[in-house]
Amino acid sequence: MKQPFPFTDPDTAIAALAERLSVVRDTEHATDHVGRILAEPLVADRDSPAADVSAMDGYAIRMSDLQSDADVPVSGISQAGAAPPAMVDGQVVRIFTGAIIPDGCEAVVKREDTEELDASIRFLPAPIDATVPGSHIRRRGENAPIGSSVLDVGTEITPAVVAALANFGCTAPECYRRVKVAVLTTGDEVVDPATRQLEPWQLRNSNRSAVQAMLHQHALATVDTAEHVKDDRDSLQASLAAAIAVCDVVVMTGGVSMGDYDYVPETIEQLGAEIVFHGLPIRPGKPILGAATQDGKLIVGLPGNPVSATINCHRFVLPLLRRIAGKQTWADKPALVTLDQPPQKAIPLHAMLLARTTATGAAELVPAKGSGDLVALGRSDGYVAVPPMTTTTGPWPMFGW
Ligand SMILES: Nc1nc2c(c(=O)[nH]1)N[C@H]1C(S)=C(S)[C@@H](COP(=O)(O)OP(=O)(O)OC[C@H]3O[C@@H](n4cnc5c(N)ncnc54)[C@H](O)[C@@H]3O)O[C@H]1N2
Ligand code: MOO
Repeated sequence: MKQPFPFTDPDTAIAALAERLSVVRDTEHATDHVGRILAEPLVADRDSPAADVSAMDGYAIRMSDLQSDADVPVSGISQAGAAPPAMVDGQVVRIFTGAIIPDGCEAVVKREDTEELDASIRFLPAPIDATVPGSHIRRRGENAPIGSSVLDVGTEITPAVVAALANFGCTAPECYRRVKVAVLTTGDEVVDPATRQLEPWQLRNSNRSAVQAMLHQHALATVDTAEHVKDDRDSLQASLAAAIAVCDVVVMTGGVSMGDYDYVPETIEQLGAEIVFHGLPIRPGKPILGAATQDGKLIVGLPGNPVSATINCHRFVLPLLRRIAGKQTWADKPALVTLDQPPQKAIPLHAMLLARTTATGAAELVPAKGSGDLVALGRSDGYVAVPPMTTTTGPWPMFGW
């Protein structure tokens, strides 16, 4: 870890690393596409809507029908799922939401704007003035004409996107393949979380659980390997080499700072990867390491302290994963929240403080004893990013888990 820091803030460090990474190019048609990235544009296979349709339940009219004090006969019904009847001069057609507008119809009047009699209607006075040609008619192709591009390559497939895909008959869109990730945790003191009898010098592997859980939330990546490695040069080198051979990304935790057993930086160097940063002006996470291999694969060395590993996996690994996965807008865009109390200490680093959202939409800091405080971590909804030497309440960006 060399001083001064190579980048002044997390976002420029992330951008510099991003430039050196390869983006996934393999694609596949996928029915399990939620959360993945579109590798083909969505093109409208028909006009949307496919015909002029009614936006309301009511009556299809001609403008000349709009007279007060006259009974206007109802000549037929246009309902969803059937072709419309023809309009008859001087008569209206009862119409339902989504049903096709009959030829000759100029506007739709809502049912509640009429007095409905047995086989005829009367218009109430107000809608007579308010109705203009086209009222309550959705025009054929007004959302998207046939052949037009609806969604671009690089769009993440959210539930909203799934709705649009289904509307245009796309049930197995071409997606980029998922990003393959290996998680390597390190440390002789670290044991499996299921261990019941621990010595005082041992602790459970919360970092592996946190990183895996975070990646499982995102369908654009799969965790192909999750391995714990002892603090031993040769084992670490062998595990990293095996992981990087088959994965696009290796996320490591621990062994990244200045201890005698912190072999992660030299192991990454031996692999011939470029260390883009080792140390950033952030807390927690000052010793963080970001590297790119010659063929554009990502290696991140997260500090071992659990709060640091979890926050920085979220802050650094997730946006870079989105980038590698082919997502067009991959950078974080966190919402701004105001803190209900100012941070207590001004520090010359970008602070990432565990926080909880409050009922009023503000955020409160979760009291934490440091970057090993898993209790505070578990009580948090995310973290707030506060610039160096700042003790004001913001608003500051809040990153939610
Ligand atoms: N002389 C210096 N010492 C330290 C510095 C520094 O700048 N100069 N930075 C400190 C900071 S900040 C952090 S963060 C840690 C990070 O160190 P490492 O990445 O080398 O992490 P370790 O020493 O391996 O572990 C730190 C801490 O976290 C526990 N740990 C590790 N792995 C796990 C895991 N998988 N699950 C749960 N807990 C884990 C480990 O037992 C240690 O308690 O360095 C400071 N030192
Ligand atoms: O990242 Mo360390 O956890 O800043 O204390």
